[in-house]
Amino acid sequence: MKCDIAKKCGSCQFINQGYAKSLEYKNEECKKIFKDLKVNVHPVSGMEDPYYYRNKTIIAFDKTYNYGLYEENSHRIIPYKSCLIHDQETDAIISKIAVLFRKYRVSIYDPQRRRGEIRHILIRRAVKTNQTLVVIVSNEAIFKGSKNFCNQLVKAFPSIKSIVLNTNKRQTSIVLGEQEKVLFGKGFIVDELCGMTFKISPRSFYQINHDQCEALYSKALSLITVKDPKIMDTYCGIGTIGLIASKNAKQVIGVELNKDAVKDAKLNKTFNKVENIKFIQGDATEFMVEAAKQKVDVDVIIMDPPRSGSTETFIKAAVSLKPQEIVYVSCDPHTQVRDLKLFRKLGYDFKDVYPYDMFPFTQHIESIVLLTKK
Ligand SMILES: C[S@@+](CC[C@H](N)C(=O)[O-])C[C@H]1O[C@@H](n2cnc3c(N)ncnc32)[C@H](O)[C@@H]1O
Repeated sequence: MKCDIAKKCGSCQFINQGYAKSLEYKNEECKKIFKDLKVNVHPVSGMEDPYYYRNKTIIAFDKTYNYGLYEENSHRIIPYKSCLIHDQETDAIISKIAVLFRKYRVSIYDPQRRRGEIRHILIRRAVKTNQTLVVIVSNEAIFKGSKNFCNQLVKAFPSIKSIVLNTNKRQTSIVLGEQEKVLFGKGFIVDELCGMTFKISPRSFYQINHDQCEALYSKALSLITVKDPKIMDTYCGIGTIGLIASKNAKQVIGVELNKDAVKDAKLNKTFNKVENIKFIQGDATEFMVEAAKQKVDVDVIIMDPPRSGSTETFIKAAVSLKPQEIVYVSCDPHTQVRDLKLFRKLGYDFKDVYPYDMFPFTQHIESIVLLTKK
């Protein structure tokens, strides 16, 4: 399969070179990135079918209702009809939205003149349950004719369980604003992951590759050897890893900065009838410093920070709690290596790196490392 816009779009560097080449590149990269640490770098765990995996897509329209992806690091729209990594239902829905926008002459936002309404469409898919969430990002808090629009869209695509109008008036590259109005459904969708149920709302973090996420979480949790541990799930998002881990744990505390994600995490606790977990909204470093002050008893720390990695203060505080094991899941191995070096200096060792291909055909790599107290 070939992509005609690969060069212009810039998202998937390896889409036209084939999956084997893509994995070969990632294997070589991992060897280079982790070289100094002298660890056993396992082969990148890839997908059997690496296409159409992305469950979250953001697109923009121009005033003639052409739509597309943004060129990397710019606001130039690269038109496309179907993408080889997007979930296929997503692209079919976007094409229908374009037809409806044209039919109803919906006002499109012009970033130069800062006028008009629709800025982006964000689509999230729960692939296991076949549910779709459509988020219309607008410069205005009212979407005229929304009832008609929603009725026609949902009629054409019954997988759509909710449509949300998100208002973003800011001049920023951040896609979503703070204000939301539910136009149809409940404002969220529900997916299944590792046998549990998760609520996904427009602004919460949710891993974009469902099947690889299941493989990644299963591996990460299988590395824990402590029996019936007290776990901290730091940078926990909507609570996915912690809730899955709770089945084999005495107790779990999840910490996450994003307020919406924490709300979802709490609902996910209820959905899944889990008693032994609690979620705290706040900065992971501040949480860990406070836990260190209070000498909180913890056996295992799971950490899954954003690309920027964790902080020196977090790591020092975490080490002072003397957990027997730390499971470090990372979406940027460069910052993971930086953090691992500090952990090693402070008395934690590790032997293996397990890379996962969460983002086939792109240059991104996800990796798991188990650290144990020396
Ligand atoms: C890579 S995601 C992992 C989320 C979750 N573990 C999962 O697998 O879905 C990183 C998460 O860290 C959160 N985050 C970013 N900075 C943070 C901070 N300073 N303190 C706590 N959480 C933070 C983000 O909102 C995001 O949910």
